[in-house]
Amino acid sequence: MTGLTLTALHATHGRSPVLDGIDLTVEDGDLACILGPSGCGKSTLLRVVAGFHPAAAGQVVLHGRVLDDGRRRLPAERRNIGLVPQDGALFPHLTVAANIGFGLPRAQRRERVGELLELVGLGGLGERRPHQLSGGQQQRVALARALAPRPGLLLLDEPFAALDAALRAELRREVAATLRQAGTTAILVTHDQDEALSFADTVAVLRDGRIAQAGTPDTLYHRPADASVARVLGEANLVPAELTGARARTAFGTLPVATTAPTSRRGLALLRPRQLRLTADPAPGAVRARVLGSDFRGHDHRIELRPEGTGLPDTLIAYSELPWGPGEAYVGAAGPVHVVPEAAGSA
Ligand SMILES: Nc1ncnc2c1ncn2[C@@H]1O[C@H](COP(=O)(O)OP(=O)(O)OP(=O)(O)O)[C@@H](O)[C@H]1O
Repeated sequence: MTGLTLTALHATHGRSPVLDGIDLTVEDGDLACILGPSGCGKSTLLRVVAGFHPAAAGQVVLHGRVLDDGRRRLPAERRNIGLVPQDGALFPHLTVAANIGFGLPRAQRRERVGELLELVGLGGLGERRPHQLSGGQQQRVALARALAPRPGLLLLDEPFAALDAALRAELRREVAATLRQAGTTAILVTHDQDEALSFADTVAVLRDGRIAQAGTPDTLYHRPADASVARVLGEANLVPAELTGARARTAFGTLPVATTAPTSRRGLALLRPRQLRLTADPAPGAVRARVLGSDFRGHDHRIELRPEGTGLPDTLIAYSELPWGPGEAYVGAAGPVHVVPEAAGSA
């Protein structure tokens, strides 16, 4: 069953258009993620769905019920939608249990709060106040509070942004598991591609008020529709290519083509940094390059290179198990590659 459907959705702030024809479907029980840079309209999109901002045109439909069609809007409190804001926004003077049970009918409160404390792994901490919890624990309370009335849809607005990297990764895994266990349909907005890829069943890239591409994390990472989506999902080397059947002729030689976004005879071959190989000596298909920098990241080194000759971008990024000092190296590429159009969206 379809959970949420947005059709040709438009929204403005004053006279400025912010959402410019959003089409998106989130299946019931799915975890979806809206990914895009700061200011692209992610929060506005959540606010329109939640009922805190009007649609200018188009439709928001949840479980078959029209919530907003640009003329008539169902009030936010009647939408059965939960929201977890960036900062948790807990009531500081209430206990954890009282925060979670805040909007619940008295008769159900004790039992439901107990269930939720267990669900989010905070059993035994119900009598604490928010300031006696860590940042991650506070966000779990915010999640439990939003889940308490069993919302038909849960919206998460960058809920891990204030946490440090390790805790962020741990908490997003926990939250995804909790939502799956509860069978909740949810939309997370974030500008962090790792978060989107690891959290969601469906990722939608928001660009200039429209969905540039929506699909599984695997599809978006390996088969982006264009160069800009390729870059939003992770570091990308985009190398001019001439296509002949299932082969792409590039400065690295001829590489097998796995898939192509709709494109003509010429395109850009997507080479993720792990597809580039560095050697100290010349190798077939390898291009001479200058090592500009090498960053140790624990599991590997991120190497920035300036290739010589023509037909390649100014800078290439490779991930290597070995460190490379400044100086010369040879870079080769391993296919198969995905090819995107070279014109629109390739900036
Ligand atoms: N209340 C407002 N009045 C006027 N313009 C606004 C208002 N709120 C947001 N905007 C503008 O609308 C656009 C989208 O803002 P929005 O907050 O939805 O983006 P976002 O993708 O959530 O950004 P961030 O990741 O920084 O939170 C931005 O250009 C912003 O300046």
